[in-house]
Amino acid sequence: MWWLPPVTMNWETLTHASYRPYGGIAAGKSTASAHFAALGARVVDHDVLARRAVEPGSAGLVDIVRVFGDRVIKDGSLDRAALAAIVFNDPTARERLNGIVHPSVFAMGRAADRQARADGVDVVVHDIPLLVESGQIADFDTVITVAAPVEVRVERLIASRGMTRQEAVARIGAQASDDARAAIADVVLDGAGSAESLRRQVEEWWAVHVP
Ligand SMILES: CC(C)(COP(=O)(O)OP(=O)(O)OC[C@H]1O[C@@H](n2cnc3c(N)ncnc32)[C@H](O)[C@@H]1O)[C@@H](O)C(=O)NCCC(=O)NCCS
Ligand SMILES: Nc1ncnc2c1ncn2[C@@H]1O[C@H](COP(=O)(O)OP(=O)(O)OP(=O)(O)O)[C@@H](O)[C@H]1O
Repeated sequence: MWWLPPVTMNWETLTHASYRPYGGIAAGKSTASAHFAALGARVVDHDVLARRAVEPGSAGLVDIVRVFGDRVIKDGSLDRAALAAIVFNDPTARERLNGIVHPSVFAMGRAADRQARADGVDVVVHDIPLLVESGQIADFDTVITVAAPVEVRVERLIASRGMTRQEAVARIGAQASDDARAAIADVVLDGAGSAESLRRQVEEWWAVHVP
């Protein structure tokens, strides 16, 4: 089941609304975002921006090597598995990585939003894994969180991303809880069911809130 608390928006704000689906890893954010895109929203995927921030030749990659050393480089590119093994088992290392990557991701996110406005897009959906953690809530008109129990997410990460149970649990442990997310969300979508059920929830929400 899902619920919809009162959303205090009028048409004027809606025509320039940014919605942010937000949820823990493998809760179904990207799946929900794909449904928003099918309805006509511009989706800005912040995982994609984070990859751009550390491409070969980027200042981000230089900073990462300065902090973590050559052990996180393979064939001139970031060895993502090597870096993941470090940062999802060490909160201090993770904070240092976030300090390098997040400022440029935030800047790119804002730029993508401005570009969408310039292109005449009315609804921009920012797909961002970290919201409670990154503290950049104020930029968004509506926060939509996709929730699913930890065990469901662990099984999805094992099945779809080839993670071990330990890796999946560590990554989930690096993120805020569903309760913390729900506390700051305007809308909570249930991501524990089928992709079809999530699509229906997105469409129902859209029909009510986007004329
Ligand atoms: C550590 C890295 C190299 C691991 O790469 P990998 O290909 O395994 O994962 P990917 O980037 O596809 O992220 C998958 C998911 O992991 C989770 N995750 C990623 N980074 C973080 C983080 N710093 N803290 C908590 N969860 C995270 C998110 O749910 C994300 O959707 C990479 O995640 C990274 O550079 N993270 C720092 C940037 C970041 O915070 N990205 C998240 C959104 S801006
Ligand atoms: N309702 C669902 N039922 C079954 N599998 C699902 C469902 N939703 C998502 N999945 C699967 O779980 C995995 C993670 O889903 P998705 O990419 O939407 O999660 P996410 O919240 O965006 O994760 P991330 O934080 O990594 O971006 C994918 O392989 C997807 O196919």
